[in-house]
Formats: sequence, structure tokens, C-alpha cells
Amino acid sequence: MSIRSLGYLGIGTPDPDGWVAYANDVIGTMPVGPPGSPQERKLRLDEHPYRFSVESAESGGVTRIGWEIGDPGGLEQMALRLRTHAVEVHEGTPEECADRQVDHMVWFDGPCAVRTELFTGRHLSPAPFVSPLGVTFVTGDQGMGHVVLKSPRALEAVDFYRDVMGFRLSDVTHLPLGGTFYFMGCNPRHHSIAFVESRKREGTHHILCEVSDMDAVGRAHDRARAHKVPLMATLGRHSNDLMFSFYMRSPAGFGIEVGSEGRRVDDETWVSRVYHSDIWGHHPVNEGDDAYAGTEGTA
Ligand SMILES: Cc1ccc(O)c(O)c1CC[C@@H]1C(=O)CC[C@]2(C)C(=O)CC[C@@H]12
Ligand SMILES: [Fe+2]
Repeated sequence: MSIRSLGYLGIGTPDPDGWVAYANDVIGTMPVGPPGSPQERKLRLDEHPYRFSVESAESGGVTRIGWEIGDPGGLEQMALRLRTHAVEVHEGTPEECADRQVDHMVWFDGPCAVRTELFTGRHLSPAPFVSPLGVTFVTGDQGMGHVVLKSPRALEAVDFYRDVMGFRLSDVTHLPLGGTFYFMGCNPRHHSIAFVESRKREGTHHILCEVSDMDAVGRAHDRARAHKVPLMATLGRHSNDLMFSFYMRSPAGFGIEVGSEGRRVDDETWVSRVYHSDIWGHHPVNEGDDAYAGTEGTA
């Protein structure tokens, strides 16, 4: 497996400045440049030059997924493997590589109509990462987090990521009301990408940002309330990756999951199972639901 981790995500939204403000004020990202500079929409979580690139788009969703490859030879092998499977692979231009701050990048139109990039030689930032909100994110060999995409053809996406991209199918969860989720990994993070069956259309379900501990999750939950960010699901703990987390709705419409204590997976010993519920919590919250409104001061 030459794909090592989830490197970066392009975020498309009709209100890029609003999404940047939300990410900095609620999630705790660190903008690369000051307000008004071209770099203000590049957002850091760690030593990478950025993990989120926020751009204008007609509708909200992930526009680009960047997978980090271990070395230049691995990138060549992946490009050849994709072409062998009749995938049209394009070379990243010098301008695109400069924007991603990578030495080499190739791209193709991936599942769920998301531009999928493979890169090597990321230029790590010499400037230390310091979250304005004091947040420490869990990245490293687990990559930046995970992204969950919705599709009427989720199983085709699963086949591609398993058979062509070389991902592990970590497990499957059938949620009575939430649909069937297929979780796929490429490193010790339980899943770096997941696909959920959607009868309607393709799109982004949510992105996970993992933080250092439960208190950091609780502080993010407090910031969401303070900024009146709608919840998408209550606090809870997942059965498969054991993550303690909650879901809020980002200004672009898709969810942001903030979690901690996710388990690490060892491919040598991992056993794929099927789940039908979380351990506790993670109850869907509808916008306008009074579960979190007007309950100040109640027990
Ligand atoms: C089932 C599951 C395991 C691990 C994850 O990282 C993950 O995002 C999920 C998705 C399940 C998710 C949830 O548990 C809370 C309620 C949610 C947000 C829904 O309303 C649909 C998907 C549900
Ligand atoms: Fe998730």
C-alpha cells in the first residue's frame, strides 16, 4: 500500500469567508495568512502547510481529496495502477503543485465526482502550528482525519477504494435511520474515508477532526453552542472506531465531527465486523430541535 494518509481537503462553499471564520472560531484551525491575504483560506491543523483549502463554490461540499503517497516511486506505481484500471490520470501542473506545496501530484476524477489527487514531497511548514484556541489535533501517521461521502453508488466507490486504491474495508455499520456506512482505512486510523448509501444524490456527509482528549471535544461542543452552530448529532461513542464525538453542521451544510480516543488499527490483527448501532449517544438532532435550545439552567 503506497497511499499513506489523508493529506488535504478542498472545501467548496458559497461563503468561503464564513467557513473560514467558523473553522478558526469553532474547530480551532490556524489560518496560514492574515485576513485579506490569499493564504487566509488555507487552514492548518498541524505541521503540514495546510489541511483545508476553502474555495468559492455554488454548493457546499468537498471538492478535492489529497492522498499522501510514501515516496515518488509509489506515486508512479499508483499512477500506473490507475491507468491499468482505465482511469484517466492527469499530471498536476507546476502551479497546482505550488498551490498544494508538493513536489509531485497526479489527479483523476474519483468516486462521488470528487477530484482525487495523489501527491508526494509535501513541504512541511517551518512555522510551528499554534491553534488560536489551544486545540491539539491528532494527525501524524493517521492523516488529517476522515471524510464521509454520500452516494447512490456507494458500493462501486468501496470496490474502487479496495481493489484499485488498496484500502482496507475496516467494517460496515447499518444504522436503522442513518443508512449503511462502509468504512475504509489506509493507516492506523480506523477509517480515512467512508461511503454511505444515499438514495438522493452524491455529496459530503461529514469530515472528522480528531482532537487530543475528551475535554477538547467538550470545549468544541461549548464553542458550537456559543456560536449557535446547529448540532447534527449529540455526543456519543462509536462501536467501530470507539471515537467519542459529536456532529455539528458547518456553514457549507455538511457535518463536522469533532472526536477523541479513536482506536488505532493494526492490519496484522484487525477483524472486520458488522455493527447496527453506536455504543451510546450520537442521536440525530434536527435543526430547530429544542434539545439544545432553552435548556439553560435545567438539570
Ligand atoms: C456509524 C459511524 C461510525 C464511525 C464514524 O466516524 C461515523 O461518522 C459514523 C456515522 C454515524 C453517524 C452517527 O453515529 C450519528 C448520527 C449520524 C450523524 C446520522 O444522523 C447519520 C450518520 C450518523
Ligand atoms: Fe465520522
